[in-house]
Amino acid sequence: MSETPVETAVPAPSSGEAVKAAPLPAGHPPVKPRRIGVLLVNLGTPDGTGYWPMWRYLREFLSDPRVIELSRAIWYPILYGLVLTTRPQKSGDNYKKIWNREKDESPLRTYTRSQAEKLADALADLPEVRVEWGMRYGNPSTRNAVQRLFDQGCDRILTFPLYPQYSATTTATANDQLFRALMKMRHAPAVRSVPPYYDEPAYIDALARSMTAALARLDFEPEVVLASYHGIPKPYFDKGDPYHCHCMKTTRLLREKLGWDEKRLITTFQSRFGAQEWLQPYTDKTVERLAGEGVKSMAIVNPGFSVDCIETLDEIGREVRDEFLHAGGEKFAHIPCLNDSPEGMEVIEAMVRRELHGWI
Ligand SMILES: C=CC1=C(C)c2cc3[nH]c(cc4nc(cc5[nH]c(cc1n2)c(C)c5CCC(=O)O)C(CCC(=O)O)=C4C)c(C)c3C=C
Ligand SMILES: [Fe+2]
Ligand SMILES: [Fe+2]
Repeated sequence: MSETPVETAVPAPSSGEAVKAAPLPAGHPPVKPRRIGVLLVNLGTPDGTGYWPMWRYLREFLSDPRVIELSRAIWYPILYGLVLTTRPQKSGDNYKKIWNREKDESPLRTYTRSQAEKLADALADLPEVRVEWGMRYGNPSTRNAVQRLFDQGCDRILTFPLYPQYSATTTATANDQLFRALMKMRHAPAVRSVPPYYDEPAYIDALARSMTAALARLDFEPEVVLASYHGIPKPYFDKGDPYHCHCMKTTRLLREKLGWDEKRLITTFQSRFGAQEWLQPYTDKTVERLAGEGVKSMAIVNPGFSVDCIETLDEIGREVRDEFLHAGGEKFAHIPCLNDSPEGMEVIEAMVRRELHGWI
C-alpha cells in the first residue's frame, strides 16, 4: 500500500495555502477538507411535555452516575419504582407553563440553537470553522452533533459545555458523552474542551451589564438581589467538586464589578432533588427568611445558567416569586439569563476564539 497523500490532497487550513487537492490514488477512500468543529453542549431537555417524553428524558438524566452517585442496586428501584412513576407528570405540568409553543420545544432548546446560529454568524471570518449544538441528554444528541461535524470534514472539535461553573454533574458528564461518541468512530477527531469560565472578565462583565440593564427596566429598585445557582448534593462538594467555590467566586467578582456589598448580592442554591443535604443557603428558605425580616422588594439572577430553562423560568419566575409574595414581599423580578443576547454571545465568542488559538 502506498503512502496516503493526505497532506498534498488537503492542505491544513492553518497553512494558509490555497486548498488545491492533488488527485487521490485509484480506490482511495474520499478525503474531506480539514475543518474545525465548534460544538456547543447544553444539559438537555424533554422532547415534549407528555408523560413518555418526560419519562425518557428523566430516565436518561437520572441514570447518569455522575448525577446520582448512589449504588445502582439502591438507586434503580427508587428511580423506576418511585421517581419515574410520579415525576414525569409533575415536571411535565411545569414544562407546559414555560413551553415555547411557536416552536413546540422547551426554551433551553430554542436558546441553545439560537446561540449556535449566532456564533456561526460571528465566526464567519473563519471559513474552516463549523458550529453545531447538542445535548448531554435527549435531542439533538451529542453523538449526532459530532457526526454532523465529522461529515463536514472536522478533524478537530472544540467542545463547549455551556456551564460557567464546573461540576462533575454537568461539565464532566458532557465531556464523557463526547468521548463516548468518539469511541464509536474510526477516525476520531482531536478534541479540546472550553474550560469553566466562572471568573472570566468577559463573563463577569457581561453579567454585570445585563443585570444593570434589567434592573434599569424595573419600576422599583430591589433591596436585595439573590445570585441563585443550581445546587448539588453537599457530599459531592465534600468529596472535591469545585462547583461551590466557582459559584462563590462568580458572585464575589460580580459584586466587585457592580460595586455592591455582601448584603445587596447574596449567593444561594436552588433546585434540590431528593432527601440528602444540598449546598446551602437554599434559595427558597433565604427568600422566606428575607421576607420575614421585612424585605419588600427583591430580584433574582441566575449566573450559573447560560440560558433560561425550567429551573429559572418556572422555579424562580413562578414558584419562588409566589413564595416571596406570600411571605410578605411586595415586588419581585427575575433577571433573564444571558441567553442569546448580545452580551451572552460576546462571552461565547470570546471563549471560543481564545480556545481556537493554535488551530486557526
Ligand atoms: C441529583 C439531581 C440533579 C443534579 C445533581 C443536578 C445538577 C445540575 N443541574 C443543572 C442544570 C439544569 N438542571 C435542569 C433540570 C433538572 N435538574 C434535575 C436534577 C439534578 N440536577 C432534574 C430532575 C431536572 C429536570 C427538571 C425537573 O424534573 O425538575 C435544567 C433545566 C432543563 C430544561 O429542560 O429546562 C438545567 C439547565 C446544573 C447547572 C447542575 C449542577 C451544577
Ligand atoms: Fe439540574
Ligand atoms: Fe469553596
